[in-house]
Amino acid sequence: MSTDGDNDIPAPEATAAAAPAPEPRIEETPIEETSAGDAAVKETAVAEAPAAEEAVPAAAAPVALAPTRAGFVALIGAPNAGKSTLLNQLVGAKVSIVSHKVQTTRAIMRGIAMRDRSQIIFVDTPGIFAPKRRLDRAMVDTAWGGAMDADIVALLIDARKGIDAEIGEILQRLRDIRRKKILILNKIDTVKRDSLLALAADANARVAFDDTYMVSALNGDGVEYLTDDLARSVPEGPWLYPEDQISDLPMRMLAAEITREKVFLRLHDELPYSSTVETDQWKEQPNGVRIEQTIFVERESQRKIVLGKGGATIKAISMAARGEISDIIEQPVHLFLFVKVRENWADDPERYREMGLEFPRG
Ligand SMILES: Nc1nc2c(ncn2[C@@H]2O[C@H](COP(=O)(O)OP(=O)(O)OP(=O)(O)O)[C@@H](O)[C@H]2O)c(=O)[nH]1
Repeated sequence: MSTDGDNDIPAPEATAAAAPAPEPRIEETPIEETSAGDAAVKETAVAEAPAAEEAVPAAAAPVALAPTRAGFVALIGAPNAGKSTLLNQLVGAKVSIVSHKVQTTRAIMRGIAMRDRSQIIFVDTPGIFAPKRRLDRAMVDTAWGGAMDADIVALLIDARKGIDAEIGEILQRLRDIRRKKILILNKIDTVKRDSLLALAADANARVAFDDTYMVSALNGDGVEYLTDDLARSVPEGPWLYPEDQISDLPMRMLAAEITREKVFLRLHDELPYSSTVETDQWKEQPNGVRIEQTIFVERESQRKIVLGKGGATIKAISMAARGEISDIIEQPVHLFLFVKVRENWADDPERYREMGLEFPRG
């Protein structure tokens, strides 16, 4: 097996489809993007704002700002419960990968929601399931690790599915976690109210949840209420991230996740979980960002599938990924994809580190 030379098929489809006239705009707008530094300055300015109140008549009571709050909320649940969809609703932007297939979330991801004076940092964990392969074990360990570290553990249950053996086990394990625990019944758009109440009662009989919420992550029902409550529940303390930051996933990793999602959406029947994507290069250029990524597959036959006839599949993947990355970073993107065969990547510790997972020994 060779991993270079003729195995690398670049798919440079970007330039032609880039925004029609980006150059003059860049000159008119010297601030290229809102950086974390800007946000930190803004945050300080807000904290010192009382000085601006000087003009208020003496009779008016001084405005006492509520204390800031910040805390971690771990979203756990069985695969496909809707964690990523909910996270995206809570944060109001696409930060986690959503797909109709299970186990698309591999590493922990965070989304950050600001509500009044509170910063809620969501930890989206991989679905918890009975692990078989090494990669599966790493995902499950990461999920429980995320739950242990959080201020609040939120268990998400697919209301349509109810409590099966798998969720029974999660509930069992949750009992030993000494954190504030909340239950979120999701997908309430798909079930009748009576069965929701019965499900809530059943789950609460097994674990003493502090609160129970009913939401539809898909259409947003109940999400506002949930966010408000979480904002009140996270501990008092300084914000841990700049105010306008929605995810702490480095952009390179987020971009790799986006491409992986596109591969997955297109090819999940042919290569279920055997591909991974890494961003090799991220270069800011006057006409946009040049990004090079490698899609790793396990076998030569899979590499051919990813390329497609005459490179049609990889082109379509590249186009979809480029559009989305470009939307997020608000700049034109020139995306170059390579496909390489790397046998047994699922047993290589280095790949785990890159995905932010612990490599399970043994
Ligand atoms: N009807 C309905 N479907 C939902 C709702 N929330 C999520 N879904 C769907 O359920 C499927 C799984 O959602 P995800 O958000 O990917 O689930 P997940 O728990 O993050 O899955 P993993 O990454 O596998 O752990 C997707 O097809 C969603 O569109 C909901 O409130 N109502």
